Amino acid sequence: MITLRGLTKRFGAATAVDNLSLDIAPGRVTGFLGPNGAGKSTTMRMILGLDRPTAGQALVNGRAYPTLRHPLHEVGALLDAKAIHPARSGRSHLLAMARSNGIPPRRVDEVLATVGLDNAAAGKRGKTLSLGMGQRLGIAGALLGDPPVLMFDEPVNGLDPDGVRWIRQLMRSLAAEGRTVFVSSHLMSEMQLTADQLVVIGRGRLIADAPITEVIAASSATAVRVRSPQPAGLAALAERLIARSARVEATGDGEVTVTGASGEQVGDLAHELGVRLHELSIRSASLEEAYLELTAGSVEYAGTTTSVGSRHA
Ligand SMILES: Nc1ncnc2c1ncn2[C@@H]1O[C@H](COP(=O)(O)OP(=O)(O)OP(=O)(O)O)[C@@H](O)[C@H]1O
Repeated sequence: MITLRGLTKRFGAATAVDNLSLDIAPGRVTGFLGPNGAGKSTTMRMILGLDRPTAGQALVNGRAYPTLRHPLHEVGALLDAKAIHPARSGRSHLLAMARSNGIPPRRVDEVLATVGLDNAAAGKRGKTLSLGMGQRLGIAGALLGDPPVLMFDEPVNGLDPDGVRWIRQLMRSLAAEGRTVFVSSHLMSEMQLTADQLVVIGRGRLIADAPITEVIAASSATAVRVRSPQPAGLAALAERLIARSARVEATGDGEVTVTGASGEQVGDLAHELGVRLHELSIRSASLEEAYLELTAGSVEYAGTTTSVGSRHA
């Protein structure tokens, strides 16, 4: 369990993390999303005791990181996969970590096997490791102390599709073992497949902390299409939905499109009013659509889209 209470970090006049309070629970993958500069890395660094909060607390299993007696057994993290000495092999890097934390050397072989690094790969020097191998090695380091809490900052950055899928399966299995898995990423399609819960921040502030299904359902791009052969019944249904703050748009003959209400809510209401339906179909937003809507006011640098060549058309 990771607990944040009023967590705040200022760098001079700039507030990178602004009064964050939330619990990151075990047994599920929590995705940590936000535009560039939103404060994700700074939050993770404070959880790991690498940055001191200006105010508030970041607790791992109820304790501040600097007070943990055996930190590697409490929390493992992949923040920067390139944090390995260029002249050292992956195996000796892990052995040094194990030795200084009282972890038996055989555990190094176990985690190397878990991340799929064979003897040849584990014997390569840091500077000759490919990006994918570096990520796997970083994850091996995070798993070394068999901790109940794991944090990964952009773990799939630059990985090939096999590597991306492997990381997804690893996160899911770590959560299924009952661990807390907290992972940041800008890849929405990947997060949609990996995360159960989402924490979204913008300009250091909490924007959303909810199950991924709720975040997607709340998007205006999630819509329910309803068709009925009974115009009066459809109008009555629309009226009731509008009274419940849903938006209803006529999109065809005897057809409306509803946003701001779930398919279940629309179906139940139609049943209650005795309205016959010929269609009730749901168009689910993608996580990307939901995310862009949530963070629209929080991006640091918003570009404009112009089609190339249009000026000379
Ligand atoms: N050591 C530092 N000194 C000054 N400002 C910093 C420092 N570290 C981070 N910041 C600032 O704090 C803000 C949050 O940065 P952070 O790296 O935590 O964001 P992020 O959400 O991880 O971004 P990204 O998605 O681009 O990695 C940014 O405005 C950044 O410039």
